Amino acid sequence: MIELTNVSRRFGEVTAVDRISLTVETGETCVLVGSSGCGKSTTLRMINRLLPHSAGDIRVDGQDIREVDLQQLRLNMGYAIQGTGLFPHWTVARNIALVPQLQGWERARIEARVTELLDMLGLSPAEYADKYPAQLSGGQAQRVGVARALAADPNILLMDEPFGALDAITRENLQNEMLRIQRRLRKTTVFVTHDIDEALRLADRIAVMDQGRILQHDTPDAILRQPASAFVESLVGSQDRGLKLAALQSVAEVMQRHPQPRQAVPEKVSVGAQDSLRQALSVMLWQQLSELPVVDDQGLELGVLTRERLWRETA
Ligand SMILES: Nc1ncnc2c1ncn2[C@@H]1O[C@H](COP(=O)(O)OP(=O)(O)OP(=O)(O)O)[C@@H](O)[C@H]1O
Repeated sequence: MIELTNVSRRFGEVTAVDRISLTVETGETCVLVGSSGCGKSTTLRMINRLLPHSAGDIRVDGQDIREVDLQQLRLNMGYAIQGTGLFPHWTVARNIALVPQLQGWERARIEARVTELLDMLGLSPAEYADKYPAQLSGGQAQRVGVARALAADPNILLMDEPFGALDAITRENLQNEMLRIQRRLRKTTVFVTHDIDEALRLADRIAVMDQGRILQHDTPDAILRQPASAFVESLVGSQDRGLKLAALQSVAEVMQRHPQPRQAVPEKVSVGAQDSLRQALSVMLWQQLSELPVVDDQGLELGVLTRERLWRETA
């Protein structure tokens, strides 16, 4: 668990972070979101003491971070940043192995870990382990950055706009990877972004920041349904709030199930159980249907989603 209590950070006259209090529960993903310069990165960097805080109290699992040995503190916190920060003259494998090596792991264990992580991030070890960062695409390099952050199995992940520089499709793929990894590993994560859609997608809880303060700290659903101020409301965009709410829920959560799966239906006029209500709405609009068959991975019909039900759930 990470606890910030009345934490501030000043740079000369500028108060970058102004008396914020925030608790990130163990295993939870907290996303800090807000416009440029609102203090997100400063907040993140105070947690691993890249920046000392000027006032207040930061505790990790109950311990004041100022009292923890700096190397110990950092080894327990994976850190991934935009632009990756990979060493250009080191291979992918060596970059990923950085922290395990610092921790004195044996060579065979490090090699096995590098292979496991490359597999987990969807990069074939045979193809990528010996490449150099300049030989990777932006998305691949960012995957290696995430692998490096996870390498020594830290309890905490700190991620500063890790997907910020990527095109929309690569970004969405990496967000999906991130969700999959989080479901499996359940790291306590603080993730910084200025993209509200990324925040809504990845967060258990979102902290909306403005001018060094936290304006609202809540679940994505509550941020959308009950924005605490006009600023938060403008950030989530009042016009397409319905679509954003629909994107948070899966079809499986609201469909009406058949007692038994039925025969396969064509992909064009159906929706997958794991798809979002937003995707279902899109198919309904496009195909002019008021009821959609819901299918499993094999295309078998599991149930139906009606327009009335979808309307009710996103209201
Ligand atoms: N090293 C520094 N020296 C002086 N001022 C700084 C320093 N680092 C940050 N600031 C100031 O602190 C404020 C918060 O910066 P911070 O980088 O935390 O914002 P941010 O929300 O992460 O922004 P961005 O999304 O653009 O990275 C800004 O006004 C910034 O100019």
